[in-house]
Amino acid sequence: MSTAPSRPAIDVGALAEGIRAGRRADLSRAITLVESTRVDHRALAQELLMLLLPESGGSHRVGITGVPGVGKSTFIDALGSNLIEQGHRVAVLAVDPSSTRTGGSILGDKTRMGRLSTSPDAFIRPSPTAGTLGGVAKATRETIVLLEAAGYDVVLVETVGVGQSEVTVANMTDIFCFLTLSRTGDQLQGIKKGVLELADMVAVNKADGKFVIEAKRTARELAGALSLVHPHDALWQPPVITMSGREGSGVEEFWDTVLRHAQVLKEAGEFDAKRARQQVDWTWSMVHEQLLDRLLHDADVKAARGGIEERVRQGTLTAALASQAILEAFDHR
Ligand SMILES: Nc1nc2c(ncn2[C@@H]2O[C@H](COP(=O)(O)OP(=O)(O)OP(=O)(O)O)[C@@H](O)[C@H]2O)c(=O)[nH]1
Repeated sequence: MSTAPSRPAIDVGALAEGIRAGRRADLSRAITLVESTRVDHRALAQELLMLLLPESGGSHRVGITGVPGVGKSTFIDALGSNLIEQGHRVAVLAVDPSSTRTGGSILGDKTRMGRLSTSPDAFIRPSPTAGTLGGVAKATRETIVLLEAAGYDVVLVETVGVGQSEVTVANMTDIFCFLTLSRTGDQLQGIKKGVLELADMVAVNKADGKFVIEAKRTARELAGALSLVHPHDALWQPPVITMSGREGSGVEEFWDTVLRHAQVLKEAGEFDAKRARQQVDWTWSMVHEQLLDRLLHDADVKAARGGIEERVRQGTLTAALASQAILEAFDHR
């Protein structure tokens, strides 16, 4: 029997120290650890997170979504560079469920964030490329803890609107920002209602050159659409701004809006409450996921499912009774 080559043991305490001291190599190793699906790594990752949890929470967590080509990379580069000039430390993460299928990451591509990628005060990490959206989300949430413990006070999480990725990112950030382009009324209808419900702010990007007037008109139309999906008595009415990541105009207004949003929520006691709710919701979503995983891998369920599914296919058993039979097989282990 061959034995596996021995790997250098991971010293969780030393890793935590390295992160606190701002050592990038340790931070990268720790992120790789929380991304790992190996059982022993998972246990070590949780140990590390428990050590660092008390030092987390100190960042602005900003979600940014928009279709490919809307200019996210250019904008994040501009915003991040401005914030670093003001003395902030900025991290960029990506949640890209498509990368789990293609194995290649579209988001968080450093080459398109030229200024940020060379700054010692920025940390850019592309989307994890293995696992389900749930797995990617878990790794990203845990990475936020690591980044905050390492002293990053701005965490930008970008995503494209694929599947549930927008909801996922909205559920791990303090403010969720939707980037869009100038569109005519008809194209405006094509914007998913769901994303307008999630958005705390909308930014019409590429408002430069000949697009300025059109962008302003789009912004007005979007403001109208938003007022329909958000209750008037809500604490926060999502504003619509115009900006140009390329020229840098509107980038300050974007950040001012992030700060104003945080202020409004804090004054109403909602800021920490929202984060706490997100943690509890996340806890339960992991329970759901793991329960389903256990059920699907359960030997009794595996043995019973073929016959049950066949009866459903043949129309001799209702779906409701079939689901009961599957759960009974699981319960009677
Ligand atoms: N006119 C104008 N063009 C821009 C602006 N921002 C980005 N672009 C151009 O739009 C294209 C896409 O920009 P990216 O920043 O790479 O877009 P992206 O949304 O990050 O793309 P994905 O990462 O694939 O989603 C590039 O050709 C940019 O040069 C802007 O503010 N104004």
